[in-house]
Amino acid sequence: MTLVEVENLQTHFHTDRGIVRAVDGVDLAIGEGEIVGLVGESGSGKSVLAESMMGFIDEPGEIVSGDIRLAGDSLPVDSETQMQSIRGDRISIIFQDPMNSLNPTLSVGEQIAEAVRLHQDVGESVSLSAEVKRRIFGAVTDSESWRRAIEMLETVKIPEPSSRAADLPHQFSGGMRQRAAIAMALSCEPDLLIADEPTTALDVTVQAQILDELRLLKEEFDTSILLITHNLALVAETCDQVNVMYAGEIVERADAQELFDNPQHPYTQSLLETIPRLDDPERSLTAIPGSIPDLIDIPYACHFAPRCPEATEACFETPPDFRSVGEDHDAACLYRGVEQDHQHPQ
Ligand SMILES: Nc1ncnc2c1ncn2[C@@H]1O[C@H](COP(=O)(O)OP(=O)(O)OP(=O)(O)O)[C@@H](O)[C@H]1O
Ligand code: NI
Repeated sequence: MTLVEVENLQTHFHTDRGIVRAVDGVDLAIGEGEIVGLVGESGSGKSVLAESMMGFIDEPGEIVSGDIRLAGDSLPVDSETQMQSIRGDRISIIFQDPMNSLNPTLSVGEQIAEAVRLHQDVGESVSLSAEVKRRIFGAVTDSESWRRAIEMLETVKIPEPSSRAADLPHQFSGGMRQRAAIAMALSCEPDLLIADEPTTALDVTVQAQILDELRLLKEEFDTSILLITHNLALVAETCDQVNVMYAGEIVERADAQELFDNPQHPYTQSLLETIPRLDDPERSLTAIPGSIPDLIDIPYACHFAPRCPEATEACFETPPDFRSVGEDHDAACLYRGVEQDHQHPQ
């Protein structure tokens, strides 16, 4: 079953220089209990896509068209009040810097307990901020929500969770802080967790541990995950499906294994060239020549054409539609797959 469907989404920013088409006609599907990767170079629009799904787009940004459906219902992305309740309940996000979600002045346990209270409405939550409540009541360490917070910390493998729960975020290591942010994001038992570069700031060993953790949590909570990263090696190991994004558009999508074994779009092929390989350590790693275009007024059809080793004149003139290039594998390139026949036979 499909949990999330994004259809022809366009999110633009109206700036003094012109319209930045950060997300420009994106389709994306996330199945129930699936980890879906979204990869692409810096500036390709991955975070803006995530922010659109969270209802975080503010002036000068605007969702100008498209539909985002969660379990069949369109998200009310233009109603902040309705999106707020969806965020506390059905969609959560974690960021590269866990301090974007954590409050530096409150103990980790209290923050998670508050998220639990808001979600479950267990009757302990009055409409005061967690910070004010703490000043008035102190940490309610014998409450149901506090017990649940400790359970959540244990789930994300914080050692000695009942004592560490009283720590402030800065007393945690970087990896533990990200675990705490994950615990908080999952405390509302969301249908969808968006992880925007969750491990980029961490060292390699900790990165692997956090990704393992996400996989386990997906099983345990049956949460779908959208994993955003520019590190293709990470999605190979972690994701079921992968979407490759370039300059505001998705250019290729496939099963993770299929994408790595059989990349089709020249952009994906170039991107794969940039990751280190164990079987060929001598290979010199190069970044893709050139750089991602300014997303204002891209005057040519295929956004990758100027950097593409295979581009012809047609690539600059004819917008590439998605074509089937394998089983459940699509790429948007004029020189891949066969053109879809829109005529029905007979
Ligand atoms: N508030 C804003 N105003 C104007 N332009 C914006 C705004 N937010 C994002 N953009 C533009 O949207 C484009 C896409 O940015 P986005 O952050 O989504 O890229 P990304 O793929 O997440 O990159 P990274 O890997 O660096 O996180 C960029 O050109 C960026 O400058
Ligand atoms: Ni980003």
